[in-house]
Amino acid sequence: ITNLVSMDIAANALTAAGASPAMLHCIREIPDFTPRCHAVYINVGTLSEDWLPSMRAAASAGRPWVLDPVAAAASQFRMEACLELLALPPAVVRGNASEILALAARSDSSPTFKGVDSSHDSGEVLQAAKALARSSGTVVAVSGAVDFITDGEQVISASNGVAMMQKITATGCAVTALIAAFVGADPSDALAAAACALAIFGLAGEIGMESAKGPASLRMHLIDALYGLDEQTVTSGVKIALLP
Ligand SMILES: Nc1ncnc2c1ncn2[C@@H]1O[C@H](COP(=O)(O)OP(=O)(O)OP(=O)(O)O)[C@@H](O)[C@H]1O
Ligand SMILES: Cc1ncsc1CCO
Ligand SMILES: [Mg+2]
Repeated sequence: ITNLVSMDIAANALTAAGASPAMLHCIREIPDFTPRCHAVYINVGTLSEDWLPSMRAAASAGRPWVLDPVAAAASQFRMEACLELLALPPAVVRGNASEILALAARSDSSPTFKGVDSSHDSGEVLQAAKALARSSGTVVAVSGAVDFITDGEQVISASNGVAMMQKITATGCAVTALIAAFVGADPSDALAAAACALAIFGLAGEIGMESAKGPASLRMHLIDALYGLDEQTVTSGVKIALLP
Protein backbone atom coordinates (compact mmCIF):
# COMPACT_ATOMS: atom_id res chain seq x y z
CA ILE A 1 0.00 0.00 0.00
CA THR A 2 2.07 2.88 -1.24
CA ASN A 3 1.55 6.50 -2.19
CA LEU A 4 0.18 7.51 -5.57
CA VAL A 5 3.44 9.21 -6.62
CA SER A 6 5.57 6.14 -5.96
CA MET A 7 3.42 3.30 -7.32
CA ASP A 8 5.11 3.11 -10.71
CA ILE A 9 8.76 3.37 -9.63
CA ALA A 10 8.23 1.04 -6.66
CA ALA A 11 6.51 -1.66 -8.73
CA ASN A 12 9.12 -1.41 -11.49
CA ALA A 13 12.06 -1.50 -9.06
CA LEU A 14 10.59 -4.57 -7.38
CA THR A 15 9.88 -6.38 -10.63
CA ALA A 16 13.35 -5.58 -12.01
CA ALA A 17 14.89 -6.98 -8.81
CA GLY A 18 12.99 -10.26 -9.20
CA ALA A 19 10.16 -9.67 -6.75
CA SER A 20 6.46 -9.85 -7.59
CA PRO A 21 4.61 -6.75 -6.40
CA ALA A 22 0.84 -6.33 -6.22
CA MET A 23 -0.67 -3.03 -5.10
CA LEU A 24 -4.11 -2.84 -3.62
CA HIS A 25 -5.61 -0.81 -0.82
CA CYS A 26 -9.33 -1.60 -0.74
CA ILE A 27 -10.30 -2.63 2.81
CA ARG A 28 -12.60 -5.33 1.38
CA GLU A 29 -9.61 -7.07 -0.23
CA ILE A 30 -7.02 -6.93 2.56
CA PRO A 31 -8.28 -9.95 4.58
CA ASP A 32 -8.24 -12.23 1.51
CA PHE A 33 -5.06 -10.99 -0.10
CA THR A 34 -2.58 -9.93 2.55
CA PRO A 35 -2.13 -13.31 4.33
CA ARG A 36 -0.85 -14.69 1.00
CA CYS A 37 1.99 -12.14 0.66
CA HIS A 38 5.60 -12.82 1.65
CA ALA A 39 5.82 -9.27 2.97
CA VAL A 40 3.72 -6.12 3.23
CA TYR A 41 4.87 -2.58 2.46
CA ILE A 42 2.99 0.40 3.88
CA ASN A 43 3.81 3.99 2.88
CA VAL A 44 1.88 7.03 4.16
CA GLY A 45 2.99 9.50 1.45
CA THR A 46 -0.53 10.19 0.19
CA LEU A 47 -2.38 9.14 3.33
CA SER A 48 -6.16 9.48 3.40
CA GLU A 49 -8.87 8.63 5.92
CA ASP A 50 -9.99 5.81 3.63
CA TRP A 51 -6.57 4.20 3.40
CA LEU A 52 -5.69 4.22 7.10
CA PRO A 53 -8.04 1.32 8.04
CA SER A 54 -6.56 -0.71 5.16
CA MET A 55 -3.05 0.04 6.43
CA ARG A 56 -4.04 -1.03 9.95
CA ALA A 57 -5.55 -4.27 8.66
CA ALA A 58 -2.59 -5.06 6.37
CA ALA A 59 -0.07 -4.38 9.14
CA SER A 60 -2.02 -6.68 11.47
CA ALA A 61 -2.41 -9.57 8.99
CA GLY A 62 0.46 -11.57 10.47
CA ARG A 63 2.91 -11.05 7.63
CA PRO A 64 6.32 -9.35 8.06
CA TRP A 65 5.86 -5.71 7.11
CA VAL A 66 7.84 -2.54 6.47
CA LEU A 67 6.84 1.09 7.03
CA ASP A 68 7.85 4.20 5.06
CA PRO A 69 6.80 7.24 7.16
CA VAL A 70 6.92 9.78 4.29
CA ALA A 71 6.72 13.34 5.63
CA ALA A 72 5.72 11.99 9.06
CA ALA A 73 5.61 15.54 10.45
CA ALA A 74 3.29 16.86 7.71
CA SER A 75 0.29 16.94 10.05
CA GLN A 76 -1.00 15.74 13.38
CA PHE A 77 -3.15 13.17 11.55
CA ARG A 78 -0.14 11.71 9.73
CA MET A 79 2.11 11.66 12.81
CA GLU A 80 -0.58 9.88 14.85
CA ALA A 81 -1.13 7.39 12.03
CA CYS A 82 2.62 6.67 11.82
CA LEU A 83 2.92 6.19 15.57
CA GLU A 84 -0.12 3.90 15.62
CA LEU A 85 1.30 1.78 12.78
CA LEU A 86 4.74 1.75 14.40
CA ALA A 87 3.20 0.16 17.48
CA LEU A 88 1.98 -2.83 15.45
CA PRO A 89 5.22 -3.06 14.96
CA PRO A 90 6.89 -3.30 11.54
CA ALA A 91 10.02 -5.38 10.94
CA VAL A 92 11.69 -2.27 9.50
CA VAL A 93 10.89 1.43 9.31
CA ARG A 94 12.90 3.30 6.62
CA GLY A 95 12.82 7.05 6.34
CA ASN A 96 15.02 9.99 5.52
CA ALA A 97 16.78 11.74 8.42
CA SER A 98 14.03 14.30 9.07
CA GLU A 99 11.34 11.61 9.10
CA ILE A 100 13.23 9.41 11.57
CA LEU A 101 13.99 12.42 13.79
CA ALA A 102 10.32 13.47 13.83
CA LEU A 103 9.14 9.93 14.67
CA ALA A 104 11.70 9.56 17.45
CA ALA A 105 10.55 12.89 18.92
CA ARG A 106 6.88 12.01 18.24
CA SER A 107 6.57 15.59 17.00
CA ASP A 108 4.92 17.20 13.95
CA SER A 109 6.16 20.71 14.70
CA SER A 110 9.75 20.90 13.43
CA PRO A 111 10.63 24.45 12.25
CA THR A 112 12.90 23.00 9.53
CA PHE A 113 10.21 20.71 8.02
CA LYS A 114 10.55 20.47 4.22
CA GLY A 115 7.74 18.10 3.22
CA VAL A 116 8.88 14.81 1.72
CA ASP A 117 12.55 15.93 1.46
CA SER A 118 15.03 15.79 4.33
CA SER A 119 16.47 18.86 6.01
CA HIS A 120 18.97 16.77 8.00
CA ASP A 121 21.89 14.47 7.19
CA SER A 122 21.55 10.80 8.12
CA GLY A 123 24.60 10.89 10.44
CA GLU A 124 23.02 13.66 12.52
CA VAL A 125 20.10 11.47 13.58
CA LEU A 126 21.88 8.21 14.38
CA GLN A 127 21.20 8.47 18.12
CA ALA A 128 17.52 9.23 17.45
CA ALA A 129 17.36 6.22 15.13
CA LYS A 130 18.83 3.94 17.81
CA ALA A 131 16.41 5.29 20.41
CA LEU A 132 13.47 4.78 18.04
CA ALA A 133 14.60 1.22 17.28
CA ARG A 134 14.77 0.41 20.99
CA SER A 135 11.47 2.06 21.93
CA SER A 136 9.50 0.50 19.08
CA GLY A 137 11.26 -2.87 18.86
CA THR A 138 11.89 -2.51 15.14
CA VAL A 139 14.85 -2.10 12.82
CA VAL A 140 15.26 1.55 11.84
CA ALA A 141 16.92 2.52 8.55
CA VAL A 142 17.87 6.14 7.82
CA SER A 143 18.70 6.89 4.19
CA GLY A 144 21.05 9.58 2.94
CA ALA A 145 24.56 9.93 1.53
CA VAL A 146 25.36 7.11 3.95
CA ASP A 147 22.46 4.88 4.98
CA PHE A 148 22.43 3.71 8.61
CA ILE A 149 20.52 0.64 9.71
CA THR A 150 20.11 -0.19 13.39
CA ASP A 151 18.21 -2.48 15.73
CA GLY A 152 19.04 -0.18 18.62
CA GLU A 153 22.28 -2.02 19.45
CA GLN A 154 24.14 -2.81 16.24
CA VAL A 155 24.58 -0.15 13.56
CA ILE A 156 25.35 -0.98 9.92
CA SER A 157 26.37 1.63 7.36
CA ALA A 158 25.65 1.27 3.64
CA SER A 159 27.54 3.81 1.55
CA ASN A 160 26.48 3.09 -2.02
CA GLY A 161 24.42 5.51 -4.09
CA VAL A 162 24.76 8.81 -5.94
CA ALA A 163 23.44 12.24 -4.93
CA MET A 164 21.32 12.45 -8.12
CA MET A 165 19.02 9.77 -6.62
CA GLN A 166 17.52 12.52 -4.46
CA LYS A 167 16.40 14.30 -7.65
CA ILE A 168 14.18 11.41 -8.69
CA THR A 169 10.90 11.49 -6.82
CA ALA A 170 10.08 8.43 -4.73
CA THR A 171 13.47 6.68 -4.86
CA GLY A 172 13.15 6.46 -1.08
CA CYS A 173 9.73 4.84 -1.46
CA ALA A 174 11.18 2.41 -4.00
CA VAL A 175 14.07 1.39 -1.77
CA THR A 176 11.67 0.81 1.14
CA ALA A 177 9.65 -1.45 -1.17
CA LEU A 178 12.89 -3.33 -1.94
CA ILE A 179 13.57 -3.67 1.80
CA ALA A 180 10.13 -5.29 2.15
CA ALA A 181 11.01 -7.75 -0.63
CA PHE A 182 14.30 -8.61 1.10
CA VAL A 183 12.51 -9.04 4.44
CA GLY A 184 10.07 -11.35 2.64
CA ALA A 185 13.01 -13.39 1.37
CA ASP A 186 14.54 -13.68 4.87
CA PRO A 187 12.21 -12.59 7.68
CA SER A 188 14.66 -13.95 10.28
CA ASP A 189 17.17 -11.09 9.83
CA ALA A 190 15.51 -7.75 9.12
CA LEU A 191 18.70 -5.83 9.97
CA ALA A 192 20.68 -7.61 7.24
CA ALA A 193 17.77 -7.52 4.80
CA ALA A 194 17.42 -3.74 5.13
CA ALA A 195 21.17 -3.13 4.85
CA CYS A 196 21.48 -5.34 1.76
CA ALA A 197 18.48 -3.77 0.03
CA LEU A 198 19.80 -0.24 0.64
CA ALA A 199 23.33 -1.11 -0.52
CA ILE A 200 22.12 -2.93 -3.63
CA PHE A 201 19.70 -0.15 -4.59
CA GLY A 202 22.55 2.36 -4.16
CA LEU A 203 24.84 0.18 -6.27
CA ALA A 204 22.21 0.14 -9.02
CA GLY A 205 22.19 3.94 -8.78
CA GLU A 206 25.98 4.06 -9.21
CA ILE A 207 25.86 1.78 -12.25
CA GLY A 208 22.87 3.67 -13.68
CA MET A 209 24.69 6.98 -13.25
CA GLU A 210 27.38 5.82 -15.69
CA SER A 211 24.81 6.12 -18.51
CA ALA A 212 22.48 8.81 -17.12
CA LYS A 213 22.24 12.44 -18.25
CA GLY A 214 19.94 13.61 -15.44
CA PRO A 215 17.20 12.41 -13.07
CA ALA A 216 14.82 11.08 -15.73
CA SER A 217 17.41 8.94 -17.47
CA LEU A 218 18.89 7.87 -14.12
CA ARG A 219 15.46 6.55 -13.16
CA MET A 220 15.49 4.37 -16.28
CA HIS A 221 19.13 3.26 -15.98
CA LEU A 222 18.79 2.52 -12.25
CA ILE A 223 15.92 0.11 -12.97
CA ASP A 224 17.93 -1.46 -15.81
CA ALA A 225 20.93 -1.82 -13.48
CA LEU A 226 18.81 -3.50 -10.79
CA TYR A 227 17.60 -5.96 -13.41
CA GLY A 228 21.15 -6.65 -14.64
CA LEU A 229 22.87 -7.18 -11.27
CA ASP A 230 24.64 -10.49 -10.76
CA GLU A 231 26.29 -11.98 -7.69
CA GLN A 232 29.83 -10.93 -8.70
CA THR A 233 28.79 -7.28 -9.28
CA VAL A 234 26.94 -7.20 -5.97
CA THR A 235 29.61 -8.82 -3.82
CA SER A 236 32.37 -6.63 -5.27
CA GLY A 237 30.31 -3.41 -5.32
CA VAL A 238 28.38 -3.20 -2.04
CA LYS A 239 29.87 -0.99 0.67
CA ILE A 240 28.45 -2.32 3.92
CA ALA A 241 30.17 -2.03 7.29
CA LEU A 242 29.26 -2.96 10.85
CA LEU A 243 30.08 0.09 12.98
CA PRO A 244 32.12 -0.46 16.15
N1 LIG B 1 23.67 12.26 -1.11
C1 LIG B 1 23.42 10.99 -1.45
N2 LIG B 1 24.42 10.23 -1.96
C2 LIG B 1 24.18 8.95 -2.31
N3 LIG B 1 22.97 8.33 -2.21
C3 LIG B 1 21.95 9.03 -1.70
C4 LIG B 1 22.11 10.40 -1.29
N4 LIG B 1 20.93 10.84 -0.81
C5 LIG B 1 20.07 9.80 -0.93
N5 LIG B 1 20.68 8.71 -1.45
C6 LIG B 1 20.05 7.42 -1.72
O1 LIG B 1 18.82 7.67 -2.38
C7 LIG B 1 17.80 6.77 -1.95
C8 LIG B 1 16.61 7.57 -1.42
O2 LIG B 1 16.97 8.15 -0.19
P1 LIG B 1 16.37 9.53 0.32
O3 LIG B 1 17.00 9.79 1.64
O4 LIG B 1 16.50 10.57 -0.73
O5 LIG B 1 14.86 9.09 0.52
P2 LIG B 1 13.53 9.96 0.70
O6 LIG B 1 13.87 11.35 1.11
O7 LIG B 1 12.62 9.20 1.56
O8 LIG B 1 13.00 9.94 -0.81
P3 LIG B 1 11.50 10.05 -1.39
O9 LIG B 1 10.64 10.68 -0.33
O10 LIG B 1 11.63 10.88 -2.63
O11 LIG B 1 11.03 8.69 -1.71
C9 LIG B 1 18.45 5.86 -0.93
O12 LIG B 1 18.82 4.66 -1.56
C10 LIG B 1 19.68 6.65 -0.47
O13 LIG B 1 20.73 5.80 -0.09
C1 LIG C 1 6.20 14.01 -3.78
C2 LIG C 1 5.41 13.14 -2.89
N1 LIG C 1 4.31 13.61 -2.23
C3 LIG C 1 3.73 12.69 -1.46
S1 LIG C 1 4.51 11.19 -1.50
C4 LIG C 1 5.67 11.79 -2.61
C5 LIG C 1 6.75 10.93 -3.16
C6 LIG C 1 8.05 11.12 -2.49
O1 LIG C 1 8.06 10.70 -1.18
MG1 LIG D 1 10.67 9.33 1.74
